[in-house]
Amino acid sequence: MSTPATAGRGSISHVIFDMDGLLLDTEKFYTEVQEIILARFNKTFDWSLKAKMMGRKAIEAARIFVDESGISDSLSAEDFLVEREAMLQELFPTSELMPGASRLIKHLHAKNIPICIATGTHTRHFDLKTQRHKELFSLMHHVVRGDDPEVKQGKPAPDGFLAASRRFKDGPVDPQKVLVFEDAPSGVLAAKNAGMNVVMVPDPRLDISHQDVADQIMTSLLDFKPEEWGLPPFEDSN
Ligand SMILES: O=P(O)(O)OC[C@H](O)CO
Ligand SMILES: [Mg+2]
Repeated sequence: MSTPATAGRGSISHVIFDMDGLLLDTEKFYTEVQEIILARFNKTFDWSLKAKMMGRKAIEAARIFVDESGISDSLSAEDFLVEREAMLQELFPTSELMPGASRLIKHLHAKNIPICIATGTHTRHFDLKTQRHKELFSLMHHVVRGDDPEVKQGKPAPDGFLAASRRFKDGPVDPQKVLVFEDAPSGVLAAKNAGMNVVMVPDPRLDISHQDVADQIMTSLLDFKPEEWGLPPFEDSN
């Protein structure tokens, strides 16, 4: 399901993908380990806290986690990252693609639409998450990660998307010709702060208020219709 077309979408020439929760089903790993850690403090991890953390650089999300859950006197943001690391390192290599991710990436690449990734995740975690999907991710023109020197501030700052735009062969690209795919509220804001168009594919557990900013909302990448954005249509009947 998608929202009705809005006026003035124009023609998209370049596409930037978020990664966690959008291309890869990795947000569930963060949720799982954060539930385990909060349970140790007899607290529960809820989706209002999840919404504030997702998409951000690790240390920025960690500060939000310990502050908002009220455990910062017992656990620092830095120690939280250490505690969750062993669990995440076991989980990340099992990362699976989100529905429609492979189909959309392969389609845009086959039609010579320049595509890339701008993720908040840092290089070491990126490598663990993508190790089973190297062939697909090799179709990206480039990848901007959270520890990139040009990403001074994580999402919702526009740094990652602006760096991604600059690195296209003919970049920087006019932001009105760029379409971003995002799952996180912070990522949608980052794309709009970069002046770009954004399709949001939110987890259904996110509060609906987070859907106000995106240009289009859909429940799955399988629902994306490229021609609505001036991109070549799928030729299969799916
Ligand atoms: O959603 P991404 O790809 O920007 O990743 C951000 C964090 O690693 C997970 O929320
Ligand atoms: Mg994401």
